[in-house]
Amino acid sequence: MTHTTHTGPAIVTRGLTRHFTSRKQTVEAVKGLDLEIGQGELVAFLGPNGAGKSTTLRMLTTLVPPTSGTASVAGHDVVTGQRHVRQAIGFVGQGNGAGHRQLGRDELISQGRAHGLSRADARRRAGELIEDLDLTAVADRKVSSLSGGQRRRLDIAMGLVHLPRVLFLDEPSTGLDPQNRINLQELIQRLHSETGSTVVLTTHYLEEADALAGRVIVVDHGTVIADDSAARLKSGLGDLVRMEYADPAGAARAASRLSRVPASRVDVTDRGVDLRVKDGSTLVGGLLADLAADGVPPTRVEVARPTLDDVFLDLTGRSLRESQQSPTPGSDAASDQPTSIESEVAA
Ligand SMILES: Nc1ncnc2c1ncn2[C@@H]1O[C@H](COP(=O)(O)OP(=O)(O)OP(=O)(O)O)[C@@H](O)[C@H]1O
Repeated sequence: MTHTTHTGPAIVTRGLTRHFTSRKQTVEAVKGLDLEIGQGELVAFLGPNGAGKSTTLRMLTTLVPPTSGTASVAGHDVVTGQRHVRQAIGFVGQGNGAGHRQLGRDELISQGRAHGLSRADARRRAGELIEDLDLTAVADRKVSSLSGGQRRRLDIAMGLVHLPRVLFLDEPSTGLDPQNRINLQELIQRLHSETGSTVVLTTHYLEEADALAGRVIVVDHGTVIADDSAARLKSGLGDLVRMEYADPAGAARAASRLSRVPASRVDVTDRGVDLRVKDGSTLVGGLLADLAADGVPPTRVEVARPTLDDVFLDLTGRSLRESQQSPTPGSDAASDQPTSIESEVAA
């Protein structure tokens, strides 16, 4: 499939805003978003429920018009160049896109044809995606007979069939079992590296954003509150060194001593002292020696590397994990627990 060459950023928004009014109440879903996403970037939007992620994607994919501000995708304005934007993008929304009475494979082929693929290319591409998304056993059944997870995978295939230059995925993993979630991540990575497509996804899975995205944009109350690589967001926050004390007086003395550690944050807690500092796992040996020399060694120490959830908690005072419970029991959100280095300290 050929596309008109466009050399600027894949996505540009300026003061992008969307309000919704119902029953005389106005919700400011997206407030003045200024974004620039380069061609070939893989970007994850994170944020709690109602943060404005889907509304942003719906404006960028021309499904809802902005209330004010502008946005362009693949060089085309989302309002004045709607048709061109639609030709350049793939979109997998939260609802089901495939028709009910068609066979899954036919839906895919029709979608490819609608995007200008030849019949042979559409057939070949449909076959590849059916295999990649583990749909071989069900692709020749009516869409209405598929399970929720199978339909979700078919919808994802629909968004990918024409190898879009800019791919938008709104919570693509929701409703998939862990194996299919991994398959999907591999597919997104492959599409991204083989075709150089720009990929923008929203996700409730922190580990998915961490593993896939080169750039993480954290959104809350319709505005961007952080925008960087996951690694830099986490390292900027620093490690958590948690020191336990049986006696509050000891904790207070330790906190006073630790407050001298440069570029750190010290909090006295019920159990002792929390120190947030860059490279805490390297510093902890020296800190313990200092505290022992001052006569206030902790009873126990734990060093936890920061997670994206810690970053979110630090930025907003709320936990992403609490506000966005994983819908699938036993999801790999559990594997996103902090890496802890624990040691019992001799009293
Ligand atoms: N059609 C609509 N009419 C009225 N309010 C809307 C409409 N669409 C979205 N909103 C409101 O706009 C705000 C942002 O919603 P949006 O769906 O963009 O959030 P989100 O970050 O995608 O949330 P989630 O993680 O739950 O999908 C919410 O307060 C939502 O209730």
